[in-house]
Amino acid sequence: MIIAIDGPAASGKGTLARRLAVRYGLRHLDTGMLYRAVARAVIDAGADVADPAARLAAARALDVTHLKDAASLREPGMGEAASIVAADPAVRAEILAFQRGFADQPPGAVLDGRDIGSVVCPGADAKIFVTAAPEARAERRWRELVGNGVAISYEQVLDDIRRRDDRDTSRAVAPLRPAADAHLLDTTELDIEAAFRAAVDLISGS
Ligand SMILES: Nc1ncnc2c1ncn2[C@@H]1O[C@H](COP(=O)(O)OP(=O)(O)O)[C@@H](O)[C@H]1O
Ligand SMILES: Nc1ccn([C@@H]2O[C@H](COP(=O)(O)OP(=O)(O)O)[C@@H](O)[C@H]2O)c(=O)n1
Repeated sequence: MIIAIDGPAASGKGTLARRLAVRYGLRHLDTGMLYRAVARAVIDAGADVADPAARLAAARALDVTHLKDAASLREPGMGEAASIVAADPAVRAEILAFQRGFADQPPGAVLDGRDIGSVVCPGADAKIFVTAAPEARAERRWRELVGNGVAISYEQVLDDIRRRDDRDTSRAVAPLRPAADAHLLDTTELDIEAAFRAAVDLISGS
């Protein structure tokens, strides 16, 4: 079974995907971490994420076994850098096979990202596109960051989310948009538990 969870920044995709993976006994892949890791590698090499050669080299050299330890990938600024490298078709092509290979291993997986239902796993058994108002998403991400000791204002987080939403929806390759057969799940008024229950209901009916 393959479950595709897509949606904009801080909509709750990862939280939902992790819980669904436990519920259905599947593995989980947070595909945003792949783009964050590519961006981190470019920066650590002293290069610029705007440099196509540097980001392609980083995508080719990506070591997926280190993703889980990388709390630094969640730092503010890395989301923005990730969305710049993610707009590059060559970078996306480089990590597509890994994502598909992950999804295809038995017993299947839950993948969350921007293009799982539309590009990575178009044949997924269930597809959910998670949304929430930008202000609700910014509030959630801001609380998360402050809880982790990061000094950042709500306005900065909202700006980052809006900028990334714009870049992710307007890029030429694999833009952020629901697959034609995706269920839409607006979590603006739902807490984590209610969003999970709604997702299970949608998957049961898929
Ligand atoms: N339905 C919800 N209601 C309130 N907070 C939520 C909800 N879903 C997720 N969160 C919280 O919002 C933050 C962002 O969630 P996350 O799953 O990381 O989003 P994404 O993977 O889409 O970026 C986390 O701190 C998470 O605990
Ligand atoms: N499948 C994916 C996942 C992430 N991304 C890019 O990677 C960036 C970071 O993704 P993320 O899922 O870690 O970000 P959050 O939603 O957790 O803030 C996004 O803004 C996208 O530009 C993508 O293009 N395709």
